[in-house]
Amino acid sequence: MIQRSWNRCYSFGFTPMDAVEDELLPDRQVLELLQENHALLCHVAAVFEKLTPSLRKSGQIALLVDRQGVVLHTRSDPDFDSQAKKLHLRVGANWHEKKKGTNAMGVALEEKMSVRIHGEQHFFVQNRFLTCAASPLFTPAGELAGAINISATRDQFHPFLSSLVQFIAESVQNRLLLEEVKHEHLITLKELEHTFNRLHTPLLTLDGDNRIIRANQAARRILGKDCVGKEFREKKGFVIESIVDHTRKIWRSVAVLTKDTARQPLHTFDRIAGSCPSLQSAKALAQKVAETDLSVLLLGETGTGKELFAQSIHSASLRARHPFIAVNCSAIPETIIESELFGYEGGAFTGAKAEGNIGKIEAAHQGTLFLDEIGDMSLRAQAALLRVLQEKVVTPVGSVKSKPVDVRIIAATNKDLREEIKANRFRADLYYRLKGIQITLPPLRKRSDVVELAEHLLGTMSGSAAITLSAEAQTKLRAYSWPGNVRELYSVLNQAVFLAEGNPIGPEHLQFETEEREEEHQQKVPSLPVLEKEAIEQSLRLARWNISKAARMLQISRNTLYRKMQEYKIFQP
Ligand SMILES: Nc1ncnc2c1ncn2[C@@H]1O[C@H](COP(=O)(O)OP(=O)(O)OP(=O)(O)O)[C@@H](O)[C@H]1O
Repeated sequence: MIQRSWNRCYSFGFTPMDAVEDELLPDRQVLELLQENHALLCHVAAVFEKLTPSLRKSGQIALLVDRQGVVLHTRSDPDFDSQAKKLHLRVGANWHEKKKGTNAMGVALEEKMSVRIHGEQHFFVQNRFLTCAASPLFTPAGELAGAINISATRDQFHPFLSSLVQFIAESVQNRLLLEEVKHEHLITLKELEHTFNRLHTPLLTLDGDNRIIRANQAARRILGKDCVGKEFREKKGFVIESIVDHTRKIWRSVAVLTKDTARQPLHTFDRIAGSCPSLQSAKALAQKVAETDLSVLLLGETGTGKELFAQSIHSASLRARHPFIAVNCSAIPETIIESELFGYEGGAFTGAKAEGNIGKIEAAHQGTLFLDEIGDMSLRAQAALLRVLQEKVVTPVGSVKSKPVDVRIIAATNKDLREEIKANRFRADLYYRLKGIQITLPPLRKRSDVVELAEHLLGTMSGSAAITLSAEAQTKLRAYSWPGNVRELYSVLNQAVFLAEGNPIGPEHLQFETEEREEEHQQKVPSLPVLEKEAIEQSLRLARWNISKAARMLQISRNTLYRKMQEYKIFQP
């Protein structure tokens, strides 16, 4: 594959020592491409968003290119960002083979295969300090839509990234398929939103004659690459759901694999595990607020369970039978957030669908709209959202007609909104509208139930119910600082189950995102003698230097206290 790419480069008249083309598309054209690839962009941005914690300090950048090789979206390690920009790993640059010679994005688009291009395999010498993995992206109809790529300097690359880009590409393809299904009104929006969260589920749609109209990669692996257009013969393990359209005619079906990959219902309070008092009080408050229609603001670091809480509140509310629509405000590029939230009229802008599109707010009518990462919403979108909340109507982009909407808002952020207001990045009036009831979720490092939670999560992983945690592993779990919170705990355990091969999980199986964080954290833990000295000083202060009283507080004898005072050189001032 690489040799073929090199041959193509020679046929373009390139030689390895040539300077790499460094043109960027003008902003106007980039904007048009972003609008043209609106759906693809939203899905990729949402998936990249989940990568953000892992990208920190990784020296890596994730990119989406369109089918012509133009970079449409990037997410990178902030430390690598400026270097990446210099290297043209940025929006508007073109990484087609015809522009940048052999590189993973170019080859993946040309060969329509996943590929890794390491150092010297790049055609141009100038690019050889890079190493990149890319996977092509296909539309549900099987057409090339672009590619996902992860790049790093050659010393930073990990072979695992090749699997990761394939996984991302599959996830995005599933999301695209489900999006199309939505437009065909095959299943209700509410059901779809649940299904969106599932990534590797084989999905296909059938027409009234049981013929396959669309199939994602996972389904194609089971049914054959050329399954589209063929009759679907029921397979063991598939379940078929008949969908009734608005005329009450049964006309199409969605087939998914068996119970465990079937659509999951929304989370409910009983899924929230942990006995830590701070979590329990947040849960109790959320249960209480679920009975009302008040707005809720969920605060907490990434991965602390904000979406889990939002879904649970919705499931326990009177709106439970209506849609729960989640919008990740940071994942939607500013240019399209209004059309995403408010919908658009047919032909409202270049690339808009002729029949228009319903926005997320309207889709959540009578149900709950979950605005995740609200702190990242642009000021323009904040102003528009505030209007909706005040007037309870939406006006789709390009339309003059407003539609009444009835939604309950649950917003979430990991930012300090009051600080954002001070910095003029967040509107105070919107903050007070959203605030309603504020619930703060504790970060994992401040929770006392990490091991209990880990055991609960192990129980939910298929095939890992019997797996236990050794005492050393439990200590290691307690000592780590968990920057990615419960989501990180889940992924660490998932990997540990795999590494432990059925044996109890030991500390060696627990591989944290950055060991360095663990060390940093351990350095912050005061040693026992330091704690002991502090306790003695405190008790003496409280007891006004009455030794018997201080000894009682410390639950040690007076003699021991005297001895320790000498040892730590503690004297009455
Ligand atoms: N207390 C809990 N019990 C069981 N699972 C939990 C708990 N808290 C979080 N999780 C799980 O951890 C993962 C991350 O949770 P969730 O997506 O709700 O976090 P979040 O705060 O919304 O993250 P982000 O801010 O990054 O969107 C999910 O798989 C969720 O089910």
